[in-house]
Amino acid sequence: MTDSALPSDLHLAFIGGGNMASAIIGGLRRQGVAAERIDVVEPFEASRDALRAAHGIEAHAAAGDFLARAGLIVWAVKPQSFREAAAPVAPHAGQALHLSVMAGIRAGDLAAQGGSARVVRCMPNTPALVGKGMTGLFASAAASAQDRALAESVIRTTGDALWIEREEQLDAVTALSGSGPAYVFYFLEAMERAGTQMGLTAEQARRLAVGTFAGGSALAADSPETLATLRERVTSKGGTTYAALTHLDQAGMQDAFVGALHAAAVRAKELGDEFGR
Ligand SMILES: NC(=O)c1ccc[n+]([C@@H]2O[C@H](COP(=O)([O-])OP(=O)(O)OC[C@H]3O[C@@H](n4cnc5c(N)ncnc54)[C@H](O)[C@@H]3O)[C@@H](O)[C@H]2O)c1
Ligand code: PRO
Repeated sequence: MTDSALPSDLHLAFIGGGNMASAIIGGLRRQGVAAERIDVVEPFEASRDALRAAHGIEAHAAAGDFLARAGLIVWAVKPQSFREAAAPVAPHAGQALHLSVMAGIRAGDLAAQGGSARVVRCMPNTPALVGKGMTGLFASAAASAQDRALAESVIRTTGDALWIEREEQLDAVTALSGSGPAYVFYFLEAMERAGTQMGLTAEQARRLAVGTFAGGSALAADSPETLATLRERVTSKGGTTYAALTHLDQAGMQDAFVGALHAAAVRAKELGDEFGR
């Protein structure tokens, strides 16, 4: 495969080489982006070794002149580490486009710290590791159509992408799809636990649960029906599903779940507010 959507002379630099950087670098490498075109700044030796072993790319302990060749800088540190990470990077960043995966950190703060107003923020999720990511993207006013296309083509190496028009909507994206895989695993854990309590092995329960999530998602993706209709088709009157959903409703499950997503969005906004202070 070739990376035809990306300019062939583009160099990319990642600031932070943890889970999310590794997922995007993996996507780029699978699409044929040469290892020589990717630099990473990652202070922890064990993480640098892991990046070299997994992707064959060059990982540096600290920022330096090599960053000047990057046309795209991807910010992939924890929001709490951004200020410390940005200070040594900004003097070398030149006119690069900045693409951030950090939760909460706003485009204005990215521009101020990174030294360029050409900022695209995005919120990926960990299924990016297997090319099944779902990412929300937001472009600042100073980002050109070409900048948007470049950011999207990088993100699309990891799965699907959706543009949003208002920056504050990224907090909702973070709550829904950014944190979302954790909710899926939480439900899968509960299904596995119930399965073993009812006499299945853990392996059997996990396979049934994971297959059901994958199948349910594929059916929802393919179907023009509402989610409520798809649910009702499983729910025979007086049957087993009805018994289960009645129990969930009596426990206030749906309201609790909706409340959980609001809590995540509030936290995403707080992270941005804390940084701006
Ligand atoms: N993990 C997720 O599900 C997920 C999803 C979407 C977005 N994000 C966002 O991605 C970002 C990274 O998350 P992650 O899960 O990859 O975290 P992580 O801890 O795996 O990676 C962060 C990396 O940054 C490195 N780092 C720390 N200080 C640094 C510095 N001064 N300079 C350069 N690198 C430094 C750390 O050593 C670490 O390897 C976060 O801002 C998070 O909000 C994460
Ligand atoms: N992981 C990050 C967090 O929990 C952002 C979305 C998923 O803060």
